[in-house]
Amino acid sequence: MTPRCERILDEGLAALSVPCDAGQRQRLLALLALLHKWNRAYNLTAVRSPEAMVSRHLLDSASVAFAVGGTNLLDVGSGPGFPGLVLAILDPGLQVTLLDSNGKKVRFQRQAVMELGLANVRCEQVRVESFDATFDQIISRAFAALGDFIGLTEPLLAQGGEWLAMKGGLEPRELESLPSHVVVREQLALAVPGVDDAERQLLRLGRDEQAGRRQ
Ligand SMILES: C[S@@+](CC[C@H](N)C(=O)[O-])C[C@H]1O[C@@H](n2cnc3c(N)ncnc32)[C@H](O)[C@@H]1O
Repeated sequence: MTPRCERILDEGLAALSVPCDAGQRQRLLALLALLHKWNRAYNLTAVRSPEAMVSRHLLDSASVAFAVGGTNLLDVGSGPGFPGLVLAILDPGLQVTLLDSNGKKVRFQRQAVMELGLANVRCEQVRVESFDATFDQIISRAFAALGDFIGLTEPLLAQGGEWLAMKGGLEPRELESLPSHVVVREQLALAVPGVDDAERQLLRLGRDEQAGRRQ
């Protein structure tokens, strides 16, 4: 990858205060090179230039690393592996499942996992409606409206677990459409170097564990 990509990555990770050792940095750059190569043939992402891929895919994914803390994470509608692949690279102790129904995107995920030697990543080509497993945390970026994300993944969230929703513009009706037992615990603005979207945010949601006891 070009020295300019490396500089954007290094400066972006520093601005986000995301720790990254030499091996992790080398894997992020290898992921970028692979995405750029496959994208020419398979059209995996509308982001074309490697410099923009650093910001929109690598740094945007890394910007939520601070919120990931359980032992196993599901990335729903992961597409070519974002944010899950980046989060797995940054935390090798975290078990990450990437799930997408699109065959060519999951083939890319599997190739990346193999080439980068990521022992902590599983790739599932399946519709989320047909998937069966449970996770401490479930994340998504650009997958669905908030209520659909929660509704489709509710059976997959362990008791006491947390949803992480990466959102661009959030419509007020998306919050209104949440089931009454689901609460927004935190709504955080995300400032991602090179991503010019003032509305980027991360929502942390969970079940209202008190709701049953209050009834
Ligand atoms: C806009 S892409 C986002 C990809 C990635 N998260 C990102 O931000 O770059 C949405 C992805 O969700 C997947 N998807 C949509 N509905 C799905 C479903 N019911 N089950 C599994 N994957 C689904 C699509 O195949 C697509 O790859």
